[in-house]
Amino acid sequence: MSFPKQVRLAEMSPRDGLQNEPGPVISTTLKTELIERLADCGLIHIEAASFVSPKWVPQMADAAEVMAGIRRKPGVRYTALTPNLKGFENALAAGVSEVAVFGAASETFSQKNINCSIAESLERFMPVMEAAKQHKIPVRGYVSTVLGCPYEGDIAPAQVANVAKALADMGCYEISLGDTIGVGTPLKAKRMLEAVAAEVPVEKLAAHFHDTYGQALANLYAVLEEGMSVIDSSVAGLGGCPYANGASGNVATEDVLYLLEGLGIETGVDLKKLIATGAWISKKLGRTNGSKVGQALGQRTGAA
Ligand SMILES: CC(C)(COP(=O)([O-])OP(=O)([O-])OC[C@H]1O[C@@H](n2cnc3c(N)ncnc32)[C@H](O)[C@@H]1OP(=O)([O-])[O-])[C@@H](O)C(=O)NCCC(=O)NCCSC(=O)C[C@@](C)(O)CC(=O)[O-]
Repeated sequence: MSFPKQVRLAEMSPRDGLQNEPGPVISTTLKTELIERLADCGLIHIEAASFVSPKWVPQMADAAEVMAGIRRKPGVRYTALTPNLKGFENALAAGVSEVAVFGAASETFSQKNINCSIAESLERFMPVMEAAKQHKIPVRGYVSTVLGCPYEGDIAPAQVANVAKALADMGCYEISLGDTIGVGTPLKAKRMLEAVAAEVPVEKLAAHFHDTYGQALANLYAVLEEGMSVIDSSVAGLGGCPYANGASGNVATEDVLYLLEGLGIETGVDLKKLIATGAWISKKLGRTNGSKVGQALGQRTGAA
């Protein structure tokens, strides 16, 4: 396989990036400003919110207000997580362009994250798929813990492939493979992808790698070589999972973009504007910028 010519970056920072932010609840206006700035950078796929239980994830409690508050840019899809029919109905009423169901390759992680087994989660997604079809809303599927689980350790690639196939078979247009705790290494990532791609074509797969062990870019390089052409990332590397202690954020979008530009791969995203957005949100949240590229180029180019 060779590198793809184009990659779609799916921006996770408003959802995966903010869902676990410690401290006070982040204001709706800060969230909507972040989303608008990201769209202005040229990102066309932005995960804006999450219609989950506010008791489980308080930072996402204002999902409907966020969706209502965004000044929408034509051509951009504003997506949201919907774990069940209630979440889907709320998301639909709030005017999402697309929803996502999220399962896991690990039984224990599934219980901790969505309070049910893998089999039960797949059953719960069925009514979401039916309702989404009726309303012509595309559904993305996530599989968490594809390269390791905080509770169970190693996860067999065949198990990842089974869950990914189940989601694709029920109608998810794309399956995003999550290294939730960032423990993967390039060879493991390749082997996992090989197993999944035997069941779901690589064109329908996305890489969602966290950078806890600093391996995310190396892992992305490995799966790009296998033809993966959709990458989930988070500006300034924001994020962490509430049900995976110690997990750091998604790989930073600025770092991914720098890698892709070096490989001559098109994304349509403006690096300078992205660096400025990463510096801005880090400052607003009182966080150290988690993007190496953001840190290195921000000061030098005056983008930050
Ligand atoms: C899935 C549930 C709801 C099951 O939670 P449950 O307690 O089993 O559900 P339930 O149906 O028994 O409902 C309990 C309460 O929640 C309410 N409820 C029920 N559903 C909803 C909803 N959609 N929206 C709002 N409220 C809801 C429901 O109305 C009820 O309220 P009460 O009667 O107690 O007042 C819960 O476990 C949950 O919300 N979990 C959230 C998990 C989450 O958001 N995790 C982080 C995102 S996943 C992730 O980050 C990984 C990913 C995708 O990025 C990929 C990767 O990196 O691996």
